Amino acid sequence: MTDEVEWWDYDDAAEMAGAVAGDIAFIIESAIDARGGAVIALAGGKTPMPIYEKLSQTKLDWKRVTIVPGDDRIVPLGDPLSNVTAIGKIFIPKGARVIPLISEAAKDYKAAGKAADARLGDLHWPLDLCLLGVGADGHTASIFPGPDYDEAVNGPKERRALGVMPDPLPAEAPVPRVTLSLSAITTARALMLAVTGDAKRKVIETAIKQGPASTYPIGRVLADAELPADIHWAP
Ligand SMILES: O=C1O[C@H](COP(=O)(O)O)[C@@H](O)[C@H](O)[C@H]1O
Repeated sequence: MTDEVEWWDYDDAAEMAGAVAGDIAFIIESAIDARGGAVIALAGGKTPMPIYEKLSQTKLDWKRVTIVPGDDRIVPLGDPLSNVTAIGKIFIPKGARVIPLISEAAKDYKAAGKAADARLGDLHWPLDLCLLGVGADGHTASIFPGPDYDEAVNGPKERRALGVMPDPLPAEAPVPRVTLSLSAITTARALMLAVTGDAKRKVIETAIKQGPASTYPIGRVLADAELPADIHWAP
């Protein structure tokens, strides 16, 4: 458990994208050298897309890279809200393996979470990197207040993914989700956040001050992280 974080401030989102892409590339290369492959979880949403565009331009042995979204919205593949679609469009052409969290065949969000957990069991754990985003409401990945919150943050350590029904549903993507569990996130060999804007910065600062009893999901995650997290921020 750590309450240590390091803030990295940039002048703008483009500068942040270059720096974070460089850090991720270094982590991928180190994992390939050490273990023959890299398994990373990447945040969805809009903020990290310039980072992914930059990263995809880096010369790496992409065939040895497995990417899983840190969370996804339960929508069909190709839907504008689908995190795996956005990530896959950028990295599949490079040769990376992109593993979806969503199974369209699942009968409900709980079953979708169970299917994702089973699928992730085939990967090499722990993650080499988990890159998180943060919502203005303090959610991270898809760990939201609601009926599944306790399972997401206090569930069995070996559970890597689960289905969640945010309550209230977030306006920007009002659908059930599948998310990595707090345990899957906090055991990653490297934990990074990439966020923009003063409002999110204030939420994160408050969450850190609140510590393990934080009312914000990001506060719980940072308080439980096994290693110091790097928080990359641009206005
Ligand atoms: O719903 C989600 O929101 C967060 C934040 O997204 P952003 O668009 O404000 O950057 C994101 O990290 C998460 O992956 C996503 O599913």
